[in-house]
Amino acid sequence: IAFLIALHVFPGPSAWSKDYPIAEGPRQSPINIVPDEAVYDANLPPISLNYDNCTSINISNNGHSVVVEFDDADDRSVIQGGPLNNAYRLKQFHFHWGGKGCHGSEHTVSGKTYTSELHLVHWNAARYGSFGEAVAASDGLAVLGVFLEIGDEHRGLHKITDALYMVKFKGTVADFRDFNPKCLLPRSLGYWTYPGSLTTPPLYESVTWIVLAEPIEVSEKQMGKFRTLLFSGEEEEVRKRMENNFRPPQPLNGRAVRSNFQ
Ligand SMILES: CN(C)c1nnc([C@H](N)S(N)(=O)=O)s1
Ligand SMILES: [Zn+2]
Repeated sequence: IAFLIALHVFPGPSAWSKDYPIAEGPRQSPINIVPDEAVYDANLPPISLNYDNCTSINISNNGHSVVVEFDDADDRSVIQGGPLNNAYRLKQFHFHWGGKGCHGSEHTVSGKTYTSELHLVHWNAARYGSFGEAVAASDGLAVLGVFLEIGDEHRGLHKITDALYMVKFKGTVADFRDFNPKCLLPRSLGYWTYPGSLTTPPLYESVTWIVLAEPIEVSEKQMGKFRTLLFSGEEEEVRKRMENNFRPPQPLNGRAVRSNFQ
């Protein structure tokens, strides 16, 4: 009974198709990436990231993850190159993580899970007038995925983990200026790319995924701070720790995963 109540109160990914039939669509995300089956495409250019220092605005807890929002009124912070036909503006980044150990990522690599996955969400401002317009368009979004694995502490991540206490509860937000997410990227920008979707409702099939092959290292202590966040709001009686906010891999349905490296 408790399980059914929990499923009703906190419906997980398996329940999404009831309200969002696209959950069973042809280009859902995440997926299990099998490097040996990826197609090396020599014509795939490198990705180019131009993140301006002063476009971060705030950090918030939206009840699903911790999110850093950016000012996307112009092209100061954009991703381009790679599989993209034009510049996509940075809108926000957020994370997915587990309860402990090394599961928590959304994409997997030959079945290997990582402790967390960072998503930098961008939208196609050359073709659409706003994020809201782009979010449902087949070429509307580009999400850069970065795997996090347990190791040494990550200096760039400190600014984020030191701010998490301010957004413990769902619906809380705090100023978060002058943060440049370039400090969260690995040395190599070698990537896999494939056509996919948002991994949380509304699950729109509007994302060109660019997943970096090289993970960044973060400490167990830093990951522990993510797990002090709550899914629940301050006024809610039942406090639910924010963890395991990842969707499992979805069917590839014959999609090609390309890489820009061999
Ligand atoms: C509306 N936005 C920015 C998003 N909606 N769903 C998002 C998912 N968390 S993900 N993982 O980026 O597809 S991000
Ligand atoms: Zn995400």
